Amino acid sequence: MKKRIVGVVGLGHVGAHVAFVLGMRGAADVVKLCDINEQKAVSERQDLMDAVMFMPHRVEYVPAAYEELGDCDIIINAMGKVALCATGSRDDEMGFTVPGVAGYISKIMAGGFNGCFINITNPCDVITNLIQRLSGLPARKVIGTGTGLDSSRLISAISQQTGLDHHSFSAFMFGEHGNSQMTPWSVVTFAGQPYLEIAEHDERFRFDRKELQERAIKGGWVTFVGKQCTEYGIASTGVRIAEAVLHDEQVIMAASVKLDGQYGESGIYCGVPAVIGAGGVERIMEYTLTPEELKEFHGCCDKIRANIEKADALLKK
Ligand SMILES: NC(=O)c1ccc[n+]([C@@H]2O[C@H](COP(=O)([O-])OP(=O)(O)OC[C@H]3O[C@@H](n4cnc5c(N)ncnc54)[C@H](O)[C@@H]3O)[C@@H](O)[C@H]2O)c1
Repeated sequence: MKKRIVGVVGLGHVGAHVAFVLGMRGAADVVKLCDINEQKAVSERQDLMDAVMFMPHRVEYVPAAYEELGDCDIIINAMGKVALCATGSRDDEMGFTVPGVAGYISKIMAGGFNGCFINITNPCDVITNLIQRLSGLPARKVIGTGTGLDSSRLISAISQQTGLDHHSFSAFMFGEHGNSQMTPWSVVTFAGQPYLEIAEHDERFRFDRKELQERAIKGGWVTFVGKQCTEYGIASTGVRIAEAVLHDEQVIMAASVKLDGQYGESGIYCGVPAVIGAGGVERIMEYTLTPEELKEFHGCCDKIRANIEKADALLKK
């Protein structure tokens, strides 16, 4: 039987939690642990192996160099230096993450890697774009967690507001995993019923939309202020995408994907709902947004595009 092998690059707050969630959800049989700090990989491995007894299936955790990740089905990229985000902008990590990622993608590819990359490293849409270009993999095999985490924050906020379970409605954040993202309320539905229709006759749904959107955009900073990192939400988002690929789920979820004409945008990675399955991004969902929503979405894309240019300038230095 083919083993499900997942590599994790960068074993800080996020990567270590990704490795743990992969085991606790029974998502992988082998998890390869890679960090520039080799002792960190050895120490995380020991701690994780001590937890295997309590995981649903046996998992083998192994330290690995970049070149040893070639046989992975999926590599989850979580390198970084999160302390640089203390300014309140994920963009401020770019000076570290752009050259960092550019330094090892070719080493991973030299090991023969041909699976899917799932990128978490910030600024997420920019780094996902970089990984796709440097790896030469088709765009569908390189996915960013993007607004997957922010959509989860939005769903949590709506659930708290309405008292309804997270799974009884559908809502997404579109745009940048950063300050430039938006909620298209016209695509929010409750068991098939459009939100905007329900809000007309049910006062529980006449909530302050702007405030809920702010909670989705700024939730990460509430977490960051007290623990100087975020862990559970992002680790769960990354592993959820990995499961969708490993089980060929064909699930619709928000992620950073390369737009190719959808919503009138092309050539950039951006958070929108997409179908995720064994091939990676199987299809990008294209909803009919209102003209105001579409305008706001283009503004988010412009912000990502400008950041990609900044990343390119950093690479040329
Ligand atoms: N996309 C999202 O929704 C989201 C959410 C949370 C965090 N993040 C991002 O994830 C990244 C990791 O966050 P964190 O809190 O774990 O950061 P962290 O600073 O705690 O850890 C980063 C880890 O990366 C390792 N590393 C650095 N350079 C490396 C390299 N060249 N090769 C391999 N490993 C390397 C470090 O040794 C460290 O273990 C950051 O970029 C952070 O901003 C993204």
